[in-house]
Amino acid sequence: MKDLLIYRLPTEKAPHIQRGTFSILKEGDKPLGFVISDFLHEQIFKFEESPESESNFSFHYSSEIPTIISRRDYQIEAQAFLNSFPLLGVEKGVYSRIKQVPFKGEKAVELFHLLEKTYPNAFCYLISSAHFGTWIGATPELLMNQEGMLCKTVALAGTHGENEEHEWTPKEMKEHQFVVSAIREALERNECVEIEADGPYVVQAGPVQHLKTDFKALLTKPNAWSIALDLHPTPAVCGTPRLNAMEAILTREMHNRELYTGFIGLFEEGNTNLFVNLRCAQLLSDKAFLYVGGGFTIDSIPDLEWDETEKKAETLSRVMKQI
Ligand SMILES: C=C(O[C@@H]1C=C(C(=O)O)C=C[C@H]1O)C(=O)O
Repeated sequence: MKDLLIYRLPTEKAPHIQRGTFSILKEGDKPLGFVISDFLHEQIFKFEESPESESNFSFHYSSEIPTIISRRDYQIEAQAFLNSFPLLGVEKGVYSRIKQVPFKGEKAVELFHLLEKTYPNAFCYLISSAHFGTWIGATPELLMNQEGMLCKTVALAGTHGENEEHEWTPKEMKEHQFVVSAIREALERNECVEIEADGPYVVQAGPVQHLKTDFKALLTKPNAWSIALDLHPTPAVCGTPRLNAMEAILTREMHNRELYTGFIGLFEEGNTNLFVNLRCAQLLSDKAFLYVGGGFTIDSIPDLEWDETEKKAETLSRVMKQI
C-alpha cells in the first residue's frame, strides 16, 4: 500500500496529487522535495514519488488515541504551565491541546478539496503513511520561502476572533515581538544580510485574525536548510527562550505534538516553500483530532486561551461540518 501526498501552495490553482513513499531522513542529510518534520525535528520525513499508480489505495490510520482534556482540566494544566515560567525562566510559551470531533476518514480527499477552496491563501495538504497515519491541514504560517538568494519568512502571533474589533493589547504586541526578535536573531546568526521587517499588520485566517510581520533577507551562502532548521520552532509555536519553553511544553502538555507545529512543504536549495504545520488534524476512520494552541505570557488567562483554541479549531471543524 503506497503512501499519499496531496498539497497545494498558497494561490496555486490546482493541487499536486502523488503516490509514493515517505521515509525518515537520515541525520545530517539535506532533503530534496517534499518534507515534513515533527515539532522537535526528532523525525523528518521525505517523500519519493513512485512512477506506477496503484488503484487499491486505503488510508493509513494511527492506532494511538491521544489524551484529550476537558475545559476544566485545561484550566488546571495551563495554569500549572504558566506557574512554571518563573522557575524555568520562560518569558513566552505556547500551550496546546487536542479537540476531538466526529469525521469519517474516508472523506479526507473531499475535505482537502473544500479546504483548498475555502482558504486560497493557506498551504493545504493531506498526507497518509504508516509512519504517522493520516494528517490534513490548512496553515496560514510561512516558515520559509526562498527564491535564489532571497529569503522570506513571517512572524505570525497574536490572535483575535474574526469579528473582534477591539485594539491589540500591549500583551499581544509583546507576544508578537518575541517572534519578531527571534526571527531577526536567527537570520543574523545564519549570516543573512539586508534583513528587512515590515509590520505588524492584521491578517484574516478563516475564523481568526493574526498580527503578522513580513521578513525579507538575502542569503550569503547556500545554507537555506540550516536556516530553516534554526528558525524553527519559532516563539510563535514554542516560546522564548526556546529551550526553556520546550522544557515547559514537554513537562506540562498532556499529549505528544507529533506533526503539529512541525514544518511541512518543499525544500530545494534556491527554491523552497516551507510552512509551519498549524490548523491541522490527525484523521482516524471515524474521528479527527484537531491540534490547537496559543501563546502564553505571565499575564495570560487560561480560560481566554481556551476560547482562542476553540476559534482556531474552527478553521477545520467548520469545513468538516459541510461534508
Ligand atoms: C499555535 C497556533 O498558532 C500560533 C499561535 C498564535 C498565537 O498565539 O496568537 C498565532 C498564530 C500561530 O503562530 C495554533 O494554531 O495552534
